[in-house]
This record gives sequence, structure tokens and C-alpha cells, in this order.
Amino acid sequence: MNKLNDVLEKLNTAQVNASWIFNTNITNYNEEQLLKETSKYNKEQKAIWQEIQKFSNYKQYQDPALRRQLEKLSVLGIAALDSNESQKFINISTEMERIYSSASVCLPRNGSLKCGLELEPDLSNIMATSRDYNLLRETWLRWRDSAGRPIRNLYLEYIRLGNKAAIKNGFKTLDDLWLFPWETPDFKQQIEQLWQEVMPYYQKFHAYVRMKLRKFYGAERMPNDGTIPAHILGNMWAQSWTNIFDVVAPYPGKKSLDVSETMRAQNYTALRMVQLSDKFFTDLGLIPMPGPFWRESMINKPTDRKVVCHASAWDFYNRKDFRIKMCTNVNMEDLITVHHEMGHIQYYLQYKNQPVTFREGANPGFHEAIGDLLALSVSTPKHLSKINLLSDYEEDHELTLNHQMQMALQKVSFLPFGYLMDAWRWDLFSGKASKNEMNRHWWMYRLKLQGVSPPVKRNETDFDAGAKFHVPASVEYIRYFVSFIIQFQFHKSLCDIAQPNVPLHQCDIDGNQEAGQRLAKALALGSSQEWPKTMEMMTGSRNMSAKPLIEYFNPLWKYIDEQIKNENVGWNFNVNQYMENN
Ligand SMILES: O=C(CCC(O)(O)[C@H](Cc1ccccc1)NC(=O)c1ccccc1)N[C@@H](Cc1c[nH]c2ccccc12)C(=O)O
Ligand SMILES: [Zn+2]
Repeated sequence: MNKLNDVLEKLNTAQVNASWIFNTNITNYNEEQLLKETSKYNKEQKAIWQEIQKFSNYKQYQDPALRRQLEKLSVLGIAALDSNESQKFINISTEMERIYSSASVCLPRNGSLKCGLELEPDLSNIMATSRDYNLLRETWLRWRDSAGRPIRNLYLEYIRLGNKAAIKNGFKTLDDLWLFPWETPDFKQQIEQLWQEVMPYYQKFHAYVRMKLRKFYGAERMPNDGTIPAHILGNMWAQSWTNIFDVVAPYPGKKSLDVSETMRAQNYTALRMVQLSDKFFTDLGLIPMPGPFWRESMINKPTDRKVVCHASAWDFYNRKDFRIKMCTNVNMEDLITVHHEMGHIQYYLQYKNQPVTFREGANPGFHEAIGDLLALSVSTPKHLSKINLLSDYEEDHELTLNHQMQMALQKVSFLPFGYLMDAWRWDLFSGKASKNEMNRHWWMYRLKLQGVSPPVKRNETDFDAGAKFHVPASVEYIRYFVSFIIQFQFHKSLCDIAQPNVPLHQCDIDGNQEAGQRLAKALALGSSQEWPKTMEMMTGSRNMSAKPLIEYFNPLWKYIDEQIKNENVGWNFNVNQYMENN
């Protein structure tokens, strides 16, 4: 088996290298090279898979680790397609990613038209900082014209071929293939259950934010169905509302917890943000970033070439080379994302000596949760003042509520979005939603779960889901919904070790080696055992639970209940009023 392990390492290293070169320098030549390398990778994966079919009685194997590895290798994935269909699938996937990462728009700028504006940093900055309702709407619309629409027909092909691949792997449709790594037969039910648990809290939060936005923009700007227009929430996808903190803060006069200004004033650089995060990990007794990480990572957007700006963390499968790729802006949001990416790298470092098939998160949600877990400690006012990003700090009720609001704008607002991104894709793959109503289905979920509506009418030549990286990049999204739930379970468990008598929302595990060790032991296992066992190691329970998240925000729920006395919680929705019947 360790011979197979070496073969798998070399195979993955070659594929990741070609992918890195394309991602950090989008050219036709590099795209060609990546296509070649990926089809070679698929061919060799299929050869290994055929080899393993010979051990088809792997269920009888005594050694549980061996049996588990063979079980994981028994699902080939997309490579199960025959060569010309797998070539087509690879072409479509790479083409969608290139379209998204190269998209740019023109916007009216004081009288003239400014073109070549890109998502990072231009459009993201406008969505985050502008309070001009019309400029926000133009930016929102033109991004979808440039990045979403051109992907629609490619996506139809993607679904057709993806479903064929699913059947070749013995599944019904592509959503079953996507859910295989979760090893959880009632996974969709568990997710729906968690959503039901948090939905009432989200709806109250939505009512509060809607009330504040109505005061700010005027009632005539707000739809009468109780939804919030998608373009005034501070983010291109309305997925995280931290950038409208100034509009919704309980105590606006109080010190702002958005330390972006202070970071810029202190001449923070991307490198310094990464070093700050690395120090938090090592102070917990976790593994420091190795040499190649510092030498080879790309943490600034290059000025001389096109790159895939969306952040990611890379494992080169040689147990030495691990990198981050990120177009870092110096602000609070990106400080959180830096921690998110460093969490991925720490996981890589912890499980690097596992067999290749076990070099994954216990489940995909675990991998997304590690960096955010540590960021929960970093984001506390006490910690921010400890690292000199918050001056004249004194814990009081007003500061606590402002901090709670800041955290809810990132975590609570995200929950319906984290769910609907894959609820929509599962419905498309499984045929529950029809192919010629893809955009209507998208807005049905956006209205139903998120209470967010489009600022202009949509139609079926629009493809609004395609304007979010993870759709053209074929990256599963329910992992983030799971992460936003379990990161609070992990936080509670580590806080019970590090600061047992501190309220959960004020806990900072910084420097606690025992907490660090508890985490390291879980991470080192990779996916070598089923995730409920690793969940039990971390939290004492085998199940996901929304209780720690709800507990973390207890002070905020009280405040919001008072504030929304005269508000109708919730919204009604009729997707027809937002869709042009074409
Ligand atoms: O996409 C990301 C971060 C990018 C990533 O680190 O998750 C990256 C996505 C990706 C996957 C595959 C190919 C290319 C990019 N995932 C990884 O780098 C990764 C690393 C190891 C294992 C699995 C994925 N965050 C999500 C949502 C999110 C999660 N935590 C957050 C905190 C603050 C704000 C947003 C988020 C988003 O931006 O919508
Ligand atoms: Zn991630």
C-alpha cells in the first residue's frame, strides 16, 4: 500500500503544480498545460481504480485503515467518464473558472465610463463602502452581466456530464457523488434540522437589519414584501454583512470594532497579517509555517498578470510544500480570511504524514472551521486591544453589544446563504428543479431562506448563481454552513479548557497549550476515522449542534428583541414579482 501511496503523492503533486501555475498566471498556454495535466491525472487515476477493483473483496480486510483507504479509493469521481467526455468536462470546468476570474466591468464614474474594473479589489470595495443606492445597483447588475450570464450554457453541459459521471460511480445523480465524502446517510436531513433550529434567530436578525436599512435609505427604497434588496448589504452576494456595521451598530459613537482603519494607520501589510496569524497558531503550540510557505505563497495581487484572486490554500502532497494564494487587502475582513486560509494550512501540516487518501478534513466542514475557530478568539475586543488594534479598551455593555453585532453580521447573516448555495445545486443535479428555471429557482431560495430580493427584475438568460466563485469553480458550499455551526461547538469545547469562567462570546483561547493540544490531536487524524468520532474527541458529542452558536449570541438576542418590538418579523415572497416572464 505504501507503494501506492508514493504513486498517489507524485500524481497529486504534478496535478497541483499545473493548477498552481494556471491560478497564479492565467494565460492560454498555462490553461492548455493544465488541461493536458488534468486529463493525464484522470487517466492515471482510472488505471489505479481498475487495479483496485481486483481487491474488490476489500470489505473482508481485517485492517480497518486499509479497508477505509480502499473504500475511499473505490469512488473514482469525474475521472470515471470515458476519455472524450471527461475531456469535455475538464474543458468546461476550466473555461467557467477562467471566465469568472477574468471578468471585468465598466461603471459610470463622475461623468465618464470607467472600464476594466475587477471584482478584487474594485467592485468588492464599492459594495463594501459605497452608500449610493444607484451605484450599488449598477455594480451589482454589471457584475452579474459579465460573470454570471456567460456561464449559463456551460453550466447546463456541466450538469449533464456530471450526472453521467455520478451514474458511472454507482450514484443516481451528481449531488449523491458530492455528498459521498460526508459518509452521512441522513446528511440533508441533519442540515435541514440545523437550519430549522437557527431560522427564528436569523429572521429576528434580518428584521433588525431591515429596520436600520429602512431608516438609512428611506422606506421608499425598501420592497413592501419585507425582503431586503441584495445590493445594500455590503457584499456582492449579500452573504456576509460586516461592511454595513456603521449603519446597524447599536452604539455607533462607541469605538468601532472594525479595525481596518487602525491596520492601515499602522502600515499593516499582507505579510504582517500572515505573520500575526502564524503567531496565534504557534502560541497555541501548533506547527509554524515552513520555509516553502513563506517563499512560494502568493499573498498580494500581482500587477503584471491575471490570477485567480479568490483565496485558497494549497497542499503539494510532498509533505514539505504548502502555500496560500490570496489577493489580500489590508482590512479586517481579509484579516479574518487570512486566518481562514492559515487554518487550512495548519490542517495540512498536522495530517501530512497520513496516507494520501486520509489527507483531508474529518469532513469538508472541519477543514473550513479551523481558521474561523481561531479567528473567534482573535476578534474579541480584549484580544484586539492586546495586539494593539484597539485603543483605550474597557469591557462594558455597549462595547459587548457592538462586538456581538459585528460577529452576527459575519456569522448569522451567512447561515441561509451557506445552505441555499448547495440546496439550489442539489435540486438542479437531482432534477428537482428544471433546467429552464435555474434563475427562478435561485431567487426562490434567496427569497425563501435569506429574505433577500434582486434590485432589478431577473430572467432566464441571467445566471446569478454563476456570479459566485464556487459555482463556476465547482466548489461545494454546504461545508461552510457546517463550519459556521461546528466552529462554535469547537470554540465552546476549547474555551471550557482555556477560560471556563468567561462568557463564550468573550473567550480568547490565545496561548493555551492544552487547548492547542486538544485541537492538534483531532487535526492530525485527517480523515482516517469517521467524522463523528473526531467530533466526539473535540466536543464530547458525536453530533452537530447549533446550541453553542445560539449561546454565543445570547446578549444580542435580548437586545434585538427589544429593538424590533414594532417590526413584523419575517417576509412574504412571491418570486413572480421579481422574474420577467420571458
Ligand atoms: O471561499 C471561501 C474561502 C476560500 C477557501 O479557503 O474556502 C478555498 C475555496 C476553494 C476551494 C477549492 C478550490 C479553490 C478555492 N478552499 C480551500 O482553499 C481549501 C483548502 C483545503 C481543503 C479544502 C478547501 N470562503 C467562503 C465563505 C466563508 C467561509 N469562512 C468565511 C469567513 C469570512 C467570510 C467568508 C467566509 C466565501 O468566500 O464565500
Ligand atoms: Zn476554506
